[in-house]
Amino acid sequence: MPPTTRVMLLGDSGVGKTCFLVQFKDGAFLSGTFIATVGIDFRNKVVTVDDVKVKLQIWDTAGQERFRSVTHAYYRDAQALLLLYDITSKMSFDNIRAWLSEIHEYAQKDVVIMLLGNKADVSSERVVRTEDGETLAREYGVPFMETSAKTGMNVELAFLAIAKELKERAVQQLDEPRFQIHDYIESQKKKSSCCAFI
Ligand SMILES: Nc1nc2c(ncn2[C@@H]2O[C@H](COP(=O)(O)OP(=O)(O)OP(=O)(O)O)[C@@H](O)[C@H]2O)c(=O)[nH]1
Repeated sequence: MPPTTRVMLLGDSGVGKTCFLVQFKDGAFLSGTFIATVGIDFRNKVVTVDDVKVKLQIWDTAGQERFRSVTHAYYRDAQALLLLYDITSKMSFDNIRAWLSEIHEYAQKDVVIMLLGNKADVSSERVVRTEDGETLAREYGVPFMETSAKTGMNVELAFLAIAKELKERAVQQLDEPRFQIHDYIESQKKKSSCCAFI
């Protein structure tokens, strides 16, 4: 049995957490009516990191405020957190600071956090600039990229970067240079500006 890594998806209701997970798990996009997650749900997927299999147990949380007390209880069991906002919603971006303080309060001190600006495919409705995401991420010292649960852009990369970071941490020798998740992401990610989306 491969070791299990617990990853949690966080962010406002409607930013695309469930779609992000479904895209990663099944390679499909849930379009149509938006059904808000109730409480919390999880799915498993085994990924291979440098020839080692790692089981990701991914917890999809409800973004709605009324479920907050349910989801808080799960924070401390997570080794990694993917924090999403929607590039077409200024409010979801402005709420990232509040999410980061909740994380600070409830999660493990050494949890791996990644900030994701989702729905990068809908460029016509963009209200949050890529630079704004980058600046906020830099302020908090977390890696950042824009993603699309619809096209799949950077979805797998987000999970693989987390798995790689955790694996490197586990095997790291004190005298070795640390794995740089930022550099890894920069070298792998696809920038939304480079591509036309259908
Ligand atoms: N265009 C586009 N639409 C998306 C994307 N991701 C999600 N959506 C749409 O956004 C809506 C909300 O997606 P969900 O994945 O259900 O949102 P959520 O964050 O899980 O919401 P809660 O469960 O309430 O926390 C749905 O109508 C999706 O089809 C994306 O990357 N691009």
